[in-house]
Amino acid sequence: MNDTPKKGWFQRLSAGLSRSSKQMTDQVVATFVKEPLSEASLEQLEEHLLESDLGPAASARIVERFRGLKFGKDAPEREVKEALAEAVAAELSPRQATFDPLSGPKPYVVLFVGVNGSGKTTTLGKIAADLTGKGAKVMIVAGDTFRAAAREQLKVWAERAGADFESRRDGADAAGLAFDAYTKARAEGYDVVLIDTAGRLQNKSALMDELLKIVRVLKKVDPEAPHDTLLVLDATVGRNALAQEQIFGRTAFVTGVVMTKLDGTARGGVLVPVAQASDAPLMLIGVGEGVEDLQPFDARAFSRSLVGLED
Ligand SMILES: Nc1nc2c(ncn2[C@@H]2O[C@H](COP(=O)(O)OP(=O)(O)OP(=O)(O)O)[C@@H](O)[C@H]2O)c(=O)[nH]1
Repeated sequence: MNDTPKKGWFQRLSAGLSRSSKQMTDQVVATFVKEPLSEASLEQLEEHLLESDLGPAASARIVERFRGLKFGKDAPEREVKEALAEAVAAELSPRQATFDPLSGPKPYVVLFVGVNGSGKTTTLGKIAADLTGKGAKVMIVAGDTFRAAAREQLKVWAERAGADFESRRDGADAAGLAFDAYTKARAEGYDVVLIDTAGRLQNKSALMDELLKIVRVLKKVDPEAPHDTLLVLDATVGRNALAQEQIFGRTAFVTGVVMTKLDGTARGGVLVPVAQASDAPLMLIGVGEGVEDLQPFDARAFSRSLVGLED
């Protein structure tokens, strides 16, 4: 989230992705270091990429890229990793965009959507802390009015970040809350309004109706709002993240994807098919629970970390 990455930024990303990179590269590297490029080794490569959740389309393209390469008979490990990183980066670079709520209109309204447990609240809290740290006046809105625990958790983040907090009790209309909070934020000169939403998928159509209603009332205040709608997806659920992208991406006017918990999983490769399936670009990734562990998505850095390169 910082303009100038702090020292250790890449190291944190790499540490977070270490389980994925182990899964991804151990076998691939072994394949090509031991034997020269052949149909059999390319087939093995495709298998390993699929096992790493990169999805069939990207895996096939990466194999084609490798087909055109020439490794020496005993290709050094680094050479194979560099080639793989470049191939993954080529897949991801077009799917990268910057999240920058301080460069747009004020107040800049950001809606957070995603299923419960995906890391929505934590992501919102980390963003709030980053923005207040830069001197911004931030309002957090607890749009999940049904769950007292969700409200409490968000309040703790707001206090920690020094952001103001708007909530309503027990099943109050989330759209009404969003409308009032946004109106107040305009009147009181806030820079950013961060709105959490419910994530119950048990009743999908009711949830989507609620999200659409929130969007509609925000547009009554300003037709450009919400200025970003971030879909938060949990990498640990692997290819289920793709299904969630389909559900939310179709209805909620998502403008950016956040992929969390890339540190807790060997399935970080799933970011590739999610980025490619989504109409919205990847903006942020979570590689740990700390505030500094939410990072801007950088296709090149991500790809290098994913294959276990150190820098
Ligand atoms: N390891 C790790 N844990 C994370 C990351 N992001 C979020 N979490 C954890 O994931 C859990 C769920 O995150 P929440 O932010 O509560 O998820 P939510 O989507 O708001 O879910 P509800 O509160 O149930 O609506 C928490 O324990 C977070 O600390 C991450 O990048 N890495």
